[in-house]
Amino acid sequence: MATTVREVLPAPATRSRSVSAWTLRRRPAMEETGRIQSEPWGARRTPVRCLTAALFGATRRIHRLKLRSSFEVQPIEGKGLGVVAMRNISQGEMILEDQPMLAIPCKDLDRLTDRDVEEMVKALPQQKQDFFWKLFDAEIFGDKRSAKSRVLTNSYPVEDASGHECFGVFNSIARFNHSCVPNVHNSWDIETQSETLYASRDIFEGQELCTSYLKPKDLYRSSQERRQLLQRLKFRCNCEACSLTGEDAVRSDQRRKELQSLTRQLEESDTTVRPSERAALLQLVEQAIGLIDADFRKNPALKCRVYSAGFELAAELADLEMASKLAKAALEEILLVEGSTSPRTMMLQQCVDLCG
Ligand SMILES: C[S@@+](CC[C@H](N)C(=O)[O-])C[C@H]1O[C@@H](n2cnc3c(N)ncnc32)[C@H](O)[C@@H]1O
Repeated sequence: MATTVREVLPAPATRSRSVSAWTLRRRPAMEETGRIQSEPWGARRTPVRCLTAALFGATRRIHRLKLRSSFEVQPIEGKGLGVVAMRNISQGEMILEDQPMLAIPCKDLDRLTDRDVEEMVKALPQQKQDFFWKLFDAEIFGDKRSAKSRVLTNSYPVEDASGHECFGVFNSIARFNHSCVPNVHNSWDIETQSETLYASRDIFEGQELCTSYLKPKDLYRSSQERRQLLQRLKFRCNCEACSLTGEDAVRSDQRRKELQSLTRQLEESDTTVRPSERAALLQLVEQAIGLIDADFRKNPALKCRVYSAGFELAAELADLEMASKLAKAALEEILLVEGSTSPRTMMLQQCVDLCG
């Protein structure tokens, strides 16, 4: 039976609406325009606004200059090409910000032929076409290379400006390999229509930079279950967690199973085991954070999820003090890996402000 797109890559939670455009409506990147971007919402530019925009543009340029020297694409044993740190990178440093060269609505890829996708690629500027055809192809639909398979091999979930979920193909980001203990966090900003990558822990010169191709809840599965999920992308993961053996492998699986159960208790409103009082909630949150520190080496995005779920529960328990503490903790973590302007950061900032 032919593999369908949905079977291959789990699409993000569905919010289907009709689709009119294949490529994202997006602001031109600064490298393309060679000048500071104007404010997308077209606000009137007072002198203060002009100065802010100029400073914003200048800091982004400096950021980009610094980013250029932080990594390099190199061959990695057993993984094809990959991305390697060229200097020490601190936790919370932005590694990359990029806009997709192609974004194909998830719900449409199944019915598109290879020829359709090839036509979409042909519509890109020549340089981007060349990038696309140089990307790795995992031959997801059998033993042949194809444009669709290339999209699935390399894409990250993004949303176009109208909120349609798409497979986003990025030139630079496509070279990052997967790890079940990722040291890089990627996130999509619908406002700026760009993907940002931040270091989720300190990374040393020479180490490989890896994102996670799995959803957070799937990272909490056992190594065997993760292997099955990744097999759909036609590779056997040889990351540090999947390469563990003996007692270490058993312990890692146990920790992830426990995390799975704890996050269910925190996140699923219909479970009967949801903590119903402050002490139980606190214990659950602390346990989950300890396990993340142990098995994911302090992954801030996963910790933010735990604190956020705890915040929601504290609000349900009408415990304002606890809600405030947990919202602050969630904000602190997400600031590290998504910066101050991501939608999630801004939402959490509002929660913190609300709690006072
Ligand atoms: C998006 S590409 C990543 C870049 C790719 N290695 C290249 O050469 O361009 C995804 C492919 O990289 C390889 N890969 C990524 N993560 C891996 C891992 N943890 N273990 C083994 N292979 C991996 C697999 O072949 C996978 O299909």
